[in-house]
Amino acid sequence: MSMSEYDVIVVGAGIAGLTAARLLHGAGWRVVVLEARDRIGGRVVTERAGGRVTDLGASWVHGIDDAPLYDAVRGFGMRTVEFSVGSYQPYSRPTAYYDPEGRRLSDAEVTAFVDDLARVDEMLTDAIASSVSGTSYGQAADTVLASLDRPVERVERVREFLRHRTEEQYGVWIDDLDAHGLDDDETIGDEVVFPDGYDVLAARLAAGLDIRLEHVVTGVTSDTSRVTITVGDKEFRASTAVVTVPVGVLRSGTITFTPPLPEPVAGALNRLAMNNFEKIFLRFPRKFWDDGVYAIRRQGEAGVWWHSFYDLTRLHGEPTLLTFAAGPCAQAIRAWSDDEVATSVMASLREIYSDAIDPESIVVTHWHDDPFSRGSYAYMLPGSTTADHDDLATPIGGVLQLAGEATWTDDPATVTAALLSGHRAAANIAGDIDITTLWSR
Ligand SMILES: Cc1cc2nc3c(=O)[nH]c(=O)nc-3n(C[C@H](O)[C@H](O)[C@H](O)COP(=O)(O)OP(=O)(O)OC[C@H]3O[C@@H](n4cnc5c(N)ncnc54)[C@H](O)[C@@H]3O)c2cc1C
Repeated sequence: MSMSEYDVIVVGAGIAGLTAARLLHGAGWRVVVLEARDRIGGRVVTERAGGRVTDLGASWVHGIDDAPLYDAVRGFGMRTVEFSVGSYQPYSRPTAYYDPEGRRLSDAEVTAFVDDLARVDEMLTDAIASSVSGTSYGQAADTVLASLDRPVERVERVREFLRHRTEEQYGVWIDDLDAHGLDDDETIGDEVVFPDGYDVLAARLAAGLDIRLEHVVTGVTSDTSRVTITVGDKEFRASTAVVTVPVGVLRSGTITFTPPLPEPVAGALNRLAMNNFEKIFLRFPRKFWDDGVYAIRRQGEAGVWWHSFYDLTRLHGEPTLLTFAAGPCAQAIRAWSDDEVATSVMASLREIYSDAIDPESIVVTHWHDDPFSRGSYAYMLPGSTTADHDDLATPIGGVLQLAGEATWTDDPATVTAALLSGHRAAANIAGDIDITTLWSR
């Protein structure tokens, strides 16, 4: 067995791992990053087949006032395009709403709908704050909707919207998410996407680091003074380690921790789970949908699966729609071919656009079947608390800590959370460490 010694071992070359490694490397520590895949970036990955730029994982910065992520984006000189619908907010967005019969809502109808939602969101905030542990978001929503003084049809439209928002934000059926699971979904400022690909961020963070690709970690052994990480027949030793693999990998048991993860880390891990959330990109020879809108949303039964379409044409000038398969829909289509997915999506689109033409290409992601993510991001099972996120990052024995999107309470499931958790891990090791050195040195 070969053995190498470092100051710090970082497991995982996603945004959390790269951030921690870059900050520590910049502060003079000997750092190695062990990454299972043959690429860096983790859930930030861009496909460039045929010269087309397609972000298969994260797309959005959810608010440009969201420092430090947007500061990093600007610091690294990344080009952005404004696209303010990633967080599924109904307010003030150029969105075309279609009713259950496929008729576009009038401006007055949209205003009434958005007002209903605003009222329900207010009521939900209070209902969730006073809910007992174990209440699901669906149960809290049902309670509020039962007391909403509106005609049945309008109540149903709001119910659908809450279900769809839960799916698009957390990739999970509304009854499977804890009532607090959407506590932090507000965006701050405009949202942006990346015409040159989000993976530029990972590449910039990785510059100059010692990263070992195709190093699948299977064991993490720690005592009070050092950590040993096992990769096949190799051992890597260090005085401290940061493990940034997704919750899905931690829960799968494919990495053996010796001794086992203690409380409160283990308990928090049991109350979080990986979601089902896949992206579907459809490229067309020409546009057949509404001009001047960012999103198209479908109400009623026909929109149970394919309820939201995002017009990405403004990114590259090529007519492109993005839709999501989330929660039960994502589970159901796992075994489908791309053609079957395209047929199902187009059947729904044709109920609003009878002249819709077939796409010339389709890209469908498969995050749930990826052994190094096992889903797209973590969500809170009923009974969890928001503190479970931070608890997951509780330092273990002074030599080991977890980081990654799921370990950050304020805005989990995002690139921001990954970045900030990487910074916290580095600061736990090196003391006060200025996050702006990520892009300024
Ligand atoms: C489809 C999708 C859409 C999303 N949309 C957005 C969005 O628009 N905006 C946003 O802010 N966020 C979005 N996210 C979430 C965002 O991508 C993640 O929160 C963030 O990238 C997670 O970074 P991380 O470093 O915590 O984890 P990861 O990126 O998963 O990094 C962990 C790394 O660990 C590696 N690893 C796993 N197992 C092992 C092992 N055994 N040994 C060694 N290495 C291992 C993995 O390969 C990976 O590289 C989206 C995610 C997905 C999947």
